[in-house]
Amino acid sequence: MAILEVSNVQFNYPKGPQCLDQVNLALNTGEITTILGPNGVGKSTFLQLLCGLLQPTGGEITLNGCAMDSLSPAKRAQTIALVPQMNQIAGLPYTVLDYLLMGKTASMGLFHKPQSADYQAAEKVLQRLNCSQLLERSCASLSGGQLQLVTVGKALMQKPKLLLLDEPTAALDYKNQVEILRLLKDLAHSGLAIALTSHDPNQAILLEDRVALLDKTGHLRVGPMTTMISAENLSQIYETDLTVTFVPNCQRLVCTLMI
Ligand SMILES: Nc1ncnc2c1ncn2[C@@H]1O[C@H](COP(=O)(O)OP(=O)(O)OP(=O)(O)O)[C@@H](O)[C@H]1O
Repeated sequence: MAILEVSNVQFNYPKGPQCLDQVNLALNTGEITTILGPNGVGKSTFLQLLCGLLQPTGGEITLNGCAMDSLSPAKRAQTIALVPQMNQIAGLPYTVLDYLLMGKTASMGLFHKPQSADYQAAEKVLQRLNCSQLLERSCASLSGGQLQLVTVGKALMQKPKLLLLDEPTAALDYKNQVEILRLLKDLAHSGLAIALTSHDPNQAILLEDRVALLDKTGHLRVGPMTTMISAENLSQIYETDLTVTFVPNCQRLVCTLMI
């Protein structure tokens, strides 16, 4: 079932070039869509449109059948959580606990204070991300990878039905990359719709679901990973030589750069 539908969406920043051109996409419960594309093509912009932070200049985005621009920010946040790109969250003047509790804001009344269940949820979320030790730390003191994990935690605190993540593993080591990819698979299995951006086609391969390729002309092509991930498609959008081969030891495709 589609939670979010994008129909013929156009977008450009004022005086900027066309970022998205006649884009169509449905984000369905239980599915993971990995959005790939070169630097500056509009992936982060697209995620901001998907959560209503930006408005399309043409076409329509609906959330559970309602026009996105008819929904209040609180209403949107009850369904959608966005994990922003790392450069948008540096230097936060909060403790990790307070930052996590902010994830509850959309489901709290105006004069509501966090309850013990909210504190327990924060502890549980950090446990799931293997960083319980960070609870009392200041966000501004965290390493890039720690901050990225905590930011994923804040999104989980929202208990979203649709989770959008902008390069969620960009600051993470291999182990934490694997943890996050496993977490995304688990969340999709439990019924969330998920869309993420990545610069690594191998992540799309590991997630084994849908892939959306955004090219320089603003066109988005979407399909199953097995058809979208090919040397021809990827070398075309990235404008560089690469190979995509089946590796028997891993029992999967592997994308390798050529220099
Ligand atoms: N607020 C803004 N005003 C004007 N132009 C912007 C704004 N934000 C982004 N852009 C431009 O829009 C284009 C798309 O940017 P965006 O950040 O969405 O790309 P991206 O695909 O996420 O890039 P990257 O992979 O490098 O993170 C870029 O050319 C960028 O310079």
